[in-house]
Amino acid sequence: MIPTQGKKKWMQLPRDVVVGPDVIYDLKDVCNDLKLNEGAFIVTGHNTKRIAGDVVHDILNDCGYDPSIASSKEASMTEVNKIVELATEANSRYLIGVGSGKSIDVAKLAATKLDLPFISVPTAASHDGIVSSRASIHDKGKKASIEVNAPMAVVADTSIIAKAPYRLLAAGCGDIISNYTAVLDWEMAHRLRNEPFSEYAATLSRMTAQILMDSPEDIKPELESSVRIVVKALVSSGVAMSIAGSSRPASGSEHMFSHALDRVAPNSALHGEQCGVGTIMMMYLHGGDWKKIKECLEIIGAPTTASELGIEDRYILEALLVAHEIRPERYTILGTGLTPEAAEKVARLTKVIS
Ligand SMILES: NC(=O)C1=CN([C@@H]2O[C@H](COP(=O)(O)OP(=O)(O)OC[C@H]3O[C@@H](n4cnc5c(N)ncnc54)[C@H](OP(=O)(O)O)[C@@H]3O)[C@@H](O)[C@H]2O)C=CC1
Ligand SMILES: O=C(CO)COP(=O)(O)O
Ligand SMILES: [Zn+2]
Repeated sequence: MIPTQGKKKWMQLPRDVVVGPDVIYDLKDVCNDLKLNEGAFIVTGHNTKRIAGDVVHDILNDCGYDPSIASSKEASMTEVNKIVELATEANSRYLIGVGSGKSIDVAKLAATKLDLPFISVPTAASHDGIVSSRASIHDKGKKASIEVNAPMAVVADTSIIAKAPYRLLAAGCGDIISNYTAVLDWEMAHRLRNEPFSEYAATLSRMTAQILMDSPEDIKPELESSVRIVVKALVSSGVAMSIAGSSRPASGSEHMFSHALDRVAPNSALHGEQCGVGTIMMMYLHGGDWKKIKECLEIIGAPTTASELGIEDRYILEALLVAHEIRPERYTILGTGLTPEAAEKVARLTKVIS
């Protein structure tokens, strides 16, 4: 059993959020603040191990905390169970996820299963899972968004994140901008289906997207100040999800489109990139200013078309047709599904396909 059950109405937020250049070296102070010392288990990725995983290992080793480290290659239940086993064998007392979305999600769910504290150390600002109380994990051919314990702390070193490929930062912007349509969908479900709605979570989520939309030209490659803007936005988006107790404020029809693309396209793009393109099309369906969304993503340098995503047009259409089936309980502008004609119209009119 996952120990979040019975905590449905709890708002879990991180205690320490540390953002700035070289803050990875503050990790030992964060551990001390949380009364965590020996028994760290670090979950990292294959690329991110040498970028930050080994650094975290050495910092804790120098403190005499005797940390363990393992790399995970995908966000799957098999990987989660492997980490649970290894951390149990190592008598670990807390887990640290160091890397991208996948490593953080694997560590987050493993920590929840073990009922151990979790610290998030992102190496890229590519998604708002760096702080959320959710983990997106593949199991039996499907991806599920699972409720987990929120990180006890987030340590986001902007010097490391600024050196990550710019594509990852632009993807993070797509994940933030998608809050617009997620909130529109949520409001609609509240009106049409009487779904519980949190004004605070929705307002925080919308405002986070608005700040980015107001000055997309502030987001530039290799600029520490750009990274700081995006990381803070990702943190507040994650907090909105924690306030809501679901991913509703940050995941609507545009995320269902992205999850559908992950299923149908042989080579999917980054999560945030797909969500950004989904937002353009879902905003069109909502009758909103989709051109502004597209323009903002273009200024940032995030993909706005199928070819920029590296995905063939036919998979965009296929994903649009099945997106409503991804999460039937989550009512969105996609309703009970688009007709093939409507799917083609939205994709062509918004110039996502040519
Ligand atoms: N839990 C939640 O609330 C949320 C979860 N998600 C999930 O997160 C995942 C997407 O995460 P995302 O980070 O976009 O993509 P990935 O986890 O697929 O990571 C993309 C790649 O970036 C690499 N990378 C990360 N940091 C650096 C760096 N500093 N320098 C060089 N390479 C780097 C990773 O290396 P490596 O191989 O080492 O990992 C990986 O190969 C999806 O599974 C999505 O569903 C998304 C939003 C919210
Ligand atoms: O990606 C997310 C928010 O940005 C999490 O949403 P899901 O619940 O759709 O996995
Ligand atoms: Zn997302």
